[in-house]
Amino acid sequence: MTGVPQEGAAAVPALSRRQLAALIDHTLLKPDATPAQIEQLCREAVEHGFAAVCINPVYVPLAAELLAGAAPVVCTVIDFPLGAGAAADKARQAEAALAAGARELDVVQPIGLLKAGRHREVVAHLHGVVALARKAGALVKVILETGLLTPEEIDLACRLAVEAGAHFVKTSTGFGAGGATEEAVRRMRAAVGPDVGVKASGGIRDYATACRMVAAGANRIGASASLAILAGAPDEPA
Ligand SMILES: O=C[C@H](O)COP(=O)(O)O
Repeated sequence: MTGVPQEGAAAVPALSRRQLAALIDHTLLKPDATPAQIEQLCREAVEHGFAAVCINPVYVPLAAELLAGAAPVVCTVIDFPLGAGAAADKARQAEAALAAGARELDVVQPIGLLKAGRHREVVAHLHGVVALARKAGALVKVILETGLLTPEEIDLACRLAVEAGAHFVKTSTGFGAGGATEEAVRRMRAAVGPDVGVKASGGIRDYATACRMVAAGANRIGASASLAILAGAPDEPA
């Protein structure tokens, strides 16, 4: 992979369409999404080689059936988009989603508890989901909603997510205050180190932005504009 060096920053990789697709969670979380749109999303995920489809829990059984034996996995969201439910509710949602075929769970952290300094409770909310996922061989991404956090709170949230055993930290729901920024992604990568994933999501609409997120440290992109993002990508690696 080659890239154009940027002064004071990591080189922005010139990812090919296939390389970038393999990093993208092809996302449809709108409340009015229909089963027909989910079917279309799954077809597109297979055709383009996306990492996953990211959908609401109601559609996990449908997507799991459509993607059985295919490479893209089913990702769903837990306690989305607020993260304000009880720990037991997060666990119940996770259990149901895993039983229905989800292999990746994007759970919103309890943001208010983090801000209140109730760190043990934050870890408990997340660990309940992680424990269930690990038993099922599934991955957990903790959505921080970085637009609501100070830089120090982003660092802290990353540490607590790692302590809870999460596989990824993720910037945003796409339904809250602000989306992914390069600054937040860079900060999250520094906080979690090389062995935990960073998913940039929320407001990523084009190829150049997606590549900048990767340069900042993201190894997964969540986007509802995935097809527009791929449209800007070269066929072959530069
Ligand atoms: O979890 C992923 C986000 O909802 C995607 O946000 P987006 O619709 O702005 O791409």
